Amino acid sequence: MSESLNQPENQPLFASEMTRLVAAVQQLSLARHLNEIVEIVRTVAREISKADGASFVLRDGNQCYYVDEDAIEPLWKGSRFPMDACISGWAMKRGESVAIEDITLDPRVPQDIYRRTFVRSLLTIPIRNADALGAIGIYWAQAHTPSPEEIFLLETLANSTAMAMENVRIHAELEERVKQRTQALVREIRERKKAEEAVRQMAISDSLTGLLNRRGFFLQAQKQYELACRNASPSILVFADLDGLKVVNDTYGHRDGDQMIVDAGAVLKMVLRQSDVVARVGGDEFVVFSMECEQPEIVVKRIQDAVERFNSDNRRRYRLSLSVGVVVCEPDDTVSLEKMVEQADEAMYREKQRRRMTRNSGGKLRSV
Ligand SMILES: Nc1nc2c(ncn2[C@@H]2O[C@H](COP(=O)(O)OP(=O)(O)OP(=O)(O)O)[C@@H](O)[C@H]2O)c(=O)[nH]1
Repeated sequence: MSESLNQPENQPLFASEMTRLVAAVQQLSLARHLNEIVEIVRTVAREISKADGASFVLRDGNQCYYVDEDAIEPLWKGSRFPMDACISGWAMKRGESVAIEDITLDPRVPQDIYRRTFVRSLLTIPIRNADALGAIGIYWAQAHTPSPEEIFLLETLANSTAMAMENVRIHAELEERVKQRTQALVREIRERKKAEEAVRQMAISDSLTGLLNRRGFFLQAQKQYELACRNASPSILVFADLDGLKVVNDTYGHRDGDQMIVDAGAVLKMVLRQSDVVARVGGDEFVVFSMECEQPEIVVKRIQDAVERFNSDNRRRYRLSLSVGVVVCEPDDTVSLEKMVEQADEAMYREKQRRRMTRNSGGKLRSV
C-alpha cells in the first residue's frame, strides 16, 4: 500500500470507495457468467474513480475486444484492436497499469482512435492471472492524474475480476462436463431400453414370419381372453395348419417351404382384424385369438377365400392350402386358453382328415 493511503485526510473518501469495492468483490464472487462480471466491473470502476467513462476489455487472441462500456459518450463498445495498437494491449502485455494524464502527448496512444472521443486522461489496469485476460479502462474528459488510492482500488478490482473470470471458466467447464455426461447417460439409457425392447420382441416373435411365437401368443391372447371374460363376451380361437409342407420341402427345397409358411402367415394376418392376436406356434401351425366373435363357418370361409385369392394372384410353384379349426371361447375363465387351443387343434385335425378323404376320393384339393 502506498504512503498516501495512510494519510488521515484521505480516509473518509477512501472508506466509502472501499465499501463499494468490497460489495463489488462479493458480487463478483457470486457471478456465474462473464456478462455479469462485465456489468459489475464497468459500473464499479467508474463509480470508484468518479471517471467519465469505463470500459471492459477482453483479450481475444492477439486482439483487444472492447466488450462493454459505461461512459458519458460512446467509446469503442464492440470494437477490436490489435494488442500492439492500443493501450489496453500495452498494459496486458506488460502486466502493468498505465496512467496517462494527457493522451495527446503520449506516443503509446493511437491518436486516430482517440481523437473523436471525449477522452483526455486515462488509466488502464490489466486483468491477469497467469495470462493476460483483459483490462479495465478508465477515462476522464478533463486532465486527471489518478491517485495511488484510486490505482490501488482499481487494481484490487482487477484482481477480483481475474478470480471471478477463472471461477466462471471452471463453472462453465463443470457445467459442460455435467451436460455431456448427462447426455451420454440419456443416450445409454435410451440404447439400453431399445436393446431390451429388441430382446423382448425377439423372445415373443417368430423370426421367419414376424408373427408372434407360442410364448408371445399366450402372453397377449391371455390378456384379451381375461378382458373378454370380464366383459362376459365370447371370443374365438382359430387353429390353422398348412397342408403338404413336407411335400413342398421335399419337392422344391426348404426355401420354398419357408416361403409357404411366410405366405400362410401373411394370408391369415390379412384376413383377420388388426386387434386379433396371430401367431405361428409350430413348424406349420398358426393360431389366432379374436375378441370379435363370429360363426366358426364364416371365419373358416373367409380364410379359405383368402387362400384361394392368394393362389390365383400369386405364381408360386406350390398352391397354398390350410386346414382350419375354430372354437368359440365362452367367457368362462375356468377353461384355460391352452385348453381352447387344444380344442381348436382337434377341430383343425378333423377338418384336415375330411380334406384328406376328399382328396383321396378324387376331390380337387391339391396342395402341390
Ligand atoms: N421349410 C420349413 N419346413 C419346416 C419348418 N418347420 C417344420 N417344417 C417341416 O414341415 C413339415 C411338417 O410336416 P407335417 O406335420 O407332416 O405337415 P405337412 O407336410 O404339411 O402335412 P399335413 O399337415 O399332413 O398336410 C416337416 O417336414 C418339417 O420338417 C420350417 O420352418 N421351414
